[in-house]
Amino acid sequence: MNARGRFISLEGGEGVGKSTQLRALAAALQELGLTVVTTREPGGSEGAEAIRRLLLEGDDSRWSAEAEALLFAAARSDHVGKTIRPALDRGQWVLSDRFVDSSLAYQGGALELGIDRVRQLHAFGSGGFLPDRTLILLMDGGRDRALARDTGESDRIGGRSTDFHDSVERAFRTIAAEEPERVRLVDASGSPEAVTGRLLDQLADLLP
Ligand SMILES: Nc1ncnc2c1ncn2[C@@H]1O[C@H](COP(=O)(O)OP(=O)(O)O)[C@@H](O)[C@H]1O
Ligand SMILES: Cc1cn([C@H]2C[C@H](O)[C@@H](COP(=O)(O)OP(=O)(O)O)O2)c(=O)[nH]c1=O
Repeated sequence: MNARGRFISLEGGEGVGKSTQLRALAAALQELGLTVVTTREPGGSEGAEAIRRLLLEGDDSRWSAEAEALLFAAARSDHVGKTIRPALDRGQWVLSDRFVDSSLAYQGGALELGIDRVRQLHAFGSGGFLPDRTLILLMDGGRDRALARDTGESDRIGGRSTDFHDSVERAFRTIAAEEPERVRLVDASGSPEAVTGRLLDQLADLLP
């Protein structure tokens, strides 16, 4: 029987390099002989991708804070059940571009629903299922990079105010301080290769 795989999430604000690092980390882990599945939130399963469009398209006022948090929790429930758990059960490693800590930071912290109340939604939706390790990328200037990448267009949540995004970053720091074993802050400045090296250092104890 296969050993259970490991589940790693990459987190952080807009444009800090999560997608770039997800690809680099997957390649590095494959070099070590691991079978790696990459996925993302909101999304990562058919139902969750449908919910992604509801969440990211339209006006900022489309959903109340509570409805937005519930939609993220519903998408995550489908993603965990249909994609993440089956891959782990096959012995594969799963790397996800965002997971529950984004809900804790964006909806719990910046939208002021409360981090613990959003944890309760995750307990209901996904049995409180958590990554083996969560790597939060931090750097100044990530939003400018995201705007350059998207040629000035933001999605419904990315387009919120600078204060909102500053509050997201503060919440990520709070979450990391609360769970130092699972959650690690990683400096996302410098070359992509330097950042990948820092991420691998934070996974060293989990590698075969
Ligand atoms: N270390 C880096 N140095 C310079 N540019 C980077 C670096 N990492 C990513 N980028 C670029 O910054 C932009 C945002 O990166 P991306 O990986 O899409 O971020 P995220 O997924 O966090 O939004 C992209 O255009 C990407 O090519
Ligand atoms: C997973 C998740 C994402 N989000 C937000 C963060 C992003 O603004 C958006 C997802 O967009 P994404 O495509 O990940 O954006 P980026 O590449 O800029 O990081 O949804 C939440 O607010 N809560 C969540 O639980």
